[in-house]
Amino acid sequence: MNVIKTPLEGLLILEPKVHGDDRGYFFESYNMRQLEALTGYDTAFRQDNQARSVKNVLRGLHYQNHPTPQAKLIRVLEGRIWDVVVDIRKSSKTYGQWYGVELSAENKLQFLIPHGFAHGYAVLSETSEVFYKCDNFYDKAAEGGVYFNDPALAIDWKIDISKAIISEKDQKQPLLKDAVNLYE
Ligand SMILES: Cc1cn([C@H]2C[C@H](O)[C@@H](COP(=O)(O)OP(=O)(O)O[C@H]3O[C@H](C)C(=O)[C@H](O)[C@H]3O)O2)c(=O)[nH]c1=O
Repeated sequence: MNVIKTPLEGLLILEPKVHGDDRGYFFESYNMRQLEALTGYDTAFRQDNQARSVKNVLRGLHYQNHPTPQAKLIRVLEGRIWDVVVDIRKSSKTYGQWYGVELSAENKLQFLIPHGFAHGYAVLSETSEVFYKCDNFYDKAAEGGVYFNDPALAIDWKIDISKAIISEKDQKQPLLKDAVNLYE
């Protein structure tokens, strides 16, 4: 597995070793021992999530904070997404900065998102299946969100925002300056 650093501390892109042959391919999609050896990331993941979406769906920006912060390991089983995080660690020198990466069934890249980031994605293909591991259980009481189109963030979602399919909840998320329960 190849580990790619990003400009945001702790945020990593993982490129698995794919074993191809005349039948197709095989790769280890998650190996806790290898992940810890290569990244120092030693937390076990406890909950797996899967979401299917159609083109132009935009989910996020969401986070869970204390007492149940969520780190996520995101990958795409079908289609292509533009996956985005925002650094919401108030003490971080990159607080309020965003970073995006294209994840797809084809590139098999994975996004390792530690605690302290709001997460969202926009679907670039006709449909997408996104699979992600979380290191903590879903806790609605600890959930927070940031408005996807916050002018202070100026996120490029790589889709036509006027055509975006967004939940009622996400259309009403607060601007980052008004978001609650952020990370220290
Ligand atoms: C997150 C979650 C949701 N739910 C239920 C709650 C709702 O009845 C339904 C859909 O939830 P929601 O609209 O919050 O789903 P997304 O908009 O895809 O939320 C996710 O979107 C962004 C991209 C994320 O990073 C988070 O993992 C997650 O918040 O599933 C559960 O039962 N368990 C869960 O862990």
